[in-house]
Amino acid sequence: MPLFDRLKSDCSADWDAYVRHAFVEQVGAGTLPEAAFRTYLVQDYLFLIQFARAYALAVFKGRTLSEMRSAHAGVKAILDVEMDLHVAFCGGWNLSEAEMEATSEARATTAYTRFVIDAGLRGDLLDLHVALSPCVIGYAEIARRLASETRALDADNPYRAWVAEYAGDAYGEVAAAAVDKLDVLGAELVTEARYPRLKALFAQACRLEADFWQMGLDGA
Ligand SMILES: Cc1ncc(CO)c(N)n1
Ligand SMILES: Cc1ncsc1CCO
Repeated sequence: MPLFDRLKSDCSADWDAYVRHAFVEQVGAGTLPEAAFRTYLVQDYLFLIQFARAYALAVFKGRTLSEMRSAHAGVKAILDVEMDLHVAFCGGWNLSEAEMEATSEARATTAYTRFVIDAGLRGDLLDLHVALSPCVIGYAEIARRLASETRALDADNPYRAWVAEYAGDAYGEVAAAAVDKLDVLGAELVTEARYPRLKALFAQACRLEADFWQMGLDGA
């Protein structure tokens, strides 16, 4: 079985708790309190700064020019595209980028981002990509499901721009490339002796994603 499918299937309880978290369902329904979304989005801005560092580590750990270029595209997609969404939302609340950047990290933000960076520092490119994968692949799955099963994209949903961004083709292609990269690295590097440690990294990243949603909910 390709590595991503195997991880998702072996960690299905943690995966489902992440992609079906109450925060996500309330975004889809448009019922999430604004304070929860705001707490989440400011923290996500800080999260993305650290996640760009994690992708920069994947540039450093790339074994070929091609691996370095695709990790570099990840850094750029975060710093030059995804963060614009956060800036646009925060501008609507009269919150400047400088104020967002000056906000302290919540424990959930520090825990998740430094866990991923540490997995990559200690391990090789595969460990790093396993720890990175629930982020981009999970958000694409969440947003596509919300767009198709709920009224998330209706004009009266305050979170429709968020859902549209992550359900869009550009983000979907980034997520598909992440699945592909994991499967290719998996075919090359996974042994049965190594697999349990990869599974533990994946499961922990899913739990830290669920904690991140919870941090947002607790902010309301
Ligand atoms: C916490 C978190 N996970 C995943 C993504 C997807 O990019 C994000 N922006 N934030
Ligand atoms: C855009 C983006 N957001 C989180 S990770 C990533 C880049 C994946 O290549």
